[in-house]
Amino acid sequence: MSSVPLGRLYACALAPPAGLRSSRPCPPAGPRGPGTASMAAPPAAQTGPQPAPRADGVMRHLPYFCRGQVVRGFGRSSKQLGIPTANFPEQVIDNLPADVSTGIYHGWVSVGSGDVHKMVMSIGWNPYYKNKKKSMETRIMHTFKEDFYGELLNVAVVGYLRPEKNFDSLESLISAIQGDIEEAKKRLDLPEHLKLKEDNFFHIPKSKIMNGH
Ligand SMILES: Cc1cc2nc3c(=O)[nH]c(=O)nc-3n(C[C@H](O)[C@H](O)[C@H](O)COP(=O)(O)O)c2cc1C
Ligand SMILES: Nc1ncnc2c1ncn2[C@@H]1O[C@H](COP(=O)(O)OP(=O)(O)O)[C@@H](O)[C@H]1O
Repeated sequence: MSSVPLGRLYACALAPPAGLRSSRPCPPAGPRGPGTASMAAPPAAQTGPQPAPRADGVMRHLPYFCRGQVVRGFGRSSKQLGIPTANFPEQVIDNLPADVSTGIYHGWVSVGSGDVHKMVMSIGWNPYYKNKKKSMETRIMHTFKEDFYGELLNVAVVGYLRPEKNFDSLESLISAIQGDIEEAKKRLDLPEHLKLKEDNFFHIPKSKIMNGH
């Protein structure tokens, strides 16, 4: 799937410690302003196959750039799924354009001023867990020596994989996530996506970051 960049949105929702602040100025998040996206209630019926979201809701905002400090989630990814995911704080979620579709996306990510890696991201209410709050959870295709809570996560969302789904077992959810990871790895090797790995967005001076990985 090719992305249609119609401008660049920075959801700079953090007020990081001075040492973590990016040198890059962060324009406002989008025409509708912050706070609207996560105000919406979860869709009533999230069970069974979900219709593909309208292409304009998904595509209009890609690539979508955002940063925020990693916060704690519910601790289920590691414990139950064996697939830890880094959670964004509420402010980053609130800054999502209101019409961005929930679902599974792929893109690029760095932690602090570290290397840029492939990633998959789940945006939504995790119907399997029936969450009440929208979340943005990033699975990074890299093995880290230790957790990085509190560090700056820099994300470029470049493409859409599928809608969120409910599953009848944890095994099915895990297998879907693993499938997403394999599919994302392939798509991100396409030239149109590879070039975003080099984007200036990821060039944060090391001096601005306290604990780069
Ligand atoms: C690539 C990817 C795809 C996911 N797809 C779904 C999904 O279709 N349905 C769902 O309920 N949760 C989905 N999740 C979210 C997981 O359920 C989530 O990571 C889990 O609830 C752990 O959350 P926690 O880190 O806040 O504990 C997905 C997560 C990832 C990384
Ligand atoms: N490859 C990885 N991708 C995402 N997070 C990772 C990865 N490796 C280690 N982590 C760490 O695991 C944490 C998430 O663990 P998880 O069990 O999902 O707990 P939580 O629900 O608190 O997010 C992340 O915040 C990060 O510090």
